[in-house]
Amino acid sequence: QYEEKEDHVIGNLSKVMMVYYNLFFFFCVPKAELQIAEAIALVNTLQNWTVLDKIIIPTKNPDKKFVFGKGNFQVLTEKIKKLPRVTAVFLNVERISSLTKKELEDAWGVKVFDRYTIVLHIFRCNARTKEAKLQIALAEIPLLRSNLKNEVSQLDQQRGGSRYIMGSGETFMETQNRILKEKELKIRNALEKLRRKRSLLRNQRRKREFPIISVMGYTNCGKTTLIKALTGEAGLQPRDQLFATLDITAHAGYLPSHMAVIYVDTIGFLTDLPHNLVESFSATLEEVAYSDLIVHVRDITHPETILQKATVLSVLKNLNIPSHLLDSMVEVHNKVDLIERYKPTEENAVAISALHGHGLEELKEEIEKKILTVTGKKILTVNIHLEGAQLSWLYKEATVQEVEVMPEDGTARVKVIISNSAFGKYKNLFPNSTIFMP
Ligand SMILES: Nc1nc2c(ncn2[C@@H]2O[C@H](COP(=O)(O)OP(=O)(O)OP(=O)(O)O)[C@@H](O)[C@H]2O)c(=O)[nH]1
Ligand SMILES: [Mg+2]
Repeated sequence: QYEEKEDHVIGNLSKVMMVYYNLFFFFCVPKAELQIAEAIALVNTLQNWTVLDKIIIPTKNPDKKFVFGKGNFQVLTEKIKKLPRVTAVFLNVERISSLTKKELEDAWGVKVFDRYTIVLHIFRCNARTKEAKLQIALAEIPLLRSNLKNEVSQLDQQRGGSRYIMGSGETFMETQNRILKEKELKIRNALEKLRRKRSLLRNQRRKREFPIISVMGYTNCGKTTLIKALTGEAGLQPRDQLFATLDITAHAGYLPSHMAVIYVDTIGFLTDLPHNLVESFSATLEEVAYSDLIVHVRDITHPETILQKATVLSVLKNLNIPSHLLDSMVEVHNKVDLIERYKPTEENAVAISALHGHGLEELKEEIEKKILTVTGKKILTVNIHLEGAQLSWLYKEATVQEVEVMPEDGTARVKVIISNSAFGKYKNLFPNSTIFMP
């Protein structure tokens, strides 16, 4: 079984972050005005860190040894030296090589982080379940591997040539690589076990025929707040933070016709989310492919709301979500309490305030309409004899909405929501029953 150890890279990093003070300094790639707000939000999500200064300068390909041109590097070095309170520099690029990181750290005398490290760290702080922790550990492996390469090349420079571990026939690099591979395999196996357990749970839910609704959207758009409002579950904790939710959780709620449904809270999306992270979390998102409906929540007050929508749709496409789920998606415009007299430009979008509970009834109606269509459920009225077994059968196999008793002839009109399969059974069991289609 995989056990979390304290000594891996981000473990150390978190300590470093605690030890250093509330200072942070960061800069971005060109045309990055738009990304600055998000980068600041990322840093502010980390406890005890604040942004001290920011600068936009052109960067070269982050895979290259030098991230900037010589001139820019000097400008930057001087700027950092003039700000003695800076304790770290955040480069808002997806990844920098461990060699570049080391060189920059040596030149500036402060820690250097990239987007991957920061997002991974936020994930680590917010992971609650074993699964989320395992997925993060998996996403860390490439980081450990590139650090190892760097370490070995330094060792080689110091001692000249590769070293063999006494008697093993393996070089230091080979041994470490083998250990990493074993670690990766253990994590993958543990994740696979959890995945099998989840698919079992999924089958159980299917048997009971609860429709499943996945609530998705950009990070911080209000997914958890919405589910809390729709289900009244007090335990849910929305937070003004990026990636507050890392675990997929299920919550029961009711639609206007009293149909019970399950809302699934999911991890939020981010533009340029390091793809290793997406890969390790995609297993969790597989769940979404099995839902009956996707609700796409948008923070309509965010200056980049259109870009955010594009990001979410493109991630969904890459996750191989079945096209019928994409076509039937319900788009929700959230946080309208912050905009006076908001009117959606998109057709069919439902405007709500999850926080203040506005528009929720309309949203539930829309969800119900879609759920009935996609699950092939019907709402219909049947005439039953009160002394027969029909009523108790309907209570067990369908959702009874209304019972109107006619005492004079011992019958009742029952309004039910019923699946196609249950309806077929009903007709076989009670062939003489009168059915009124809507
Ligand atoms: N004004 C306003 N704020 C809202 C509304 N809905 C959510 N928020 C706020 O937005 C912030 C994020 O809400 P969450 O529900 O945690 O967002 P999320 O989409 O689950 O975020 P992650 O799990 O981090 O991806 C919180 O501070 C909420 O109070 C709304 O309708 N109006
Ligand atoms: Mg959330």
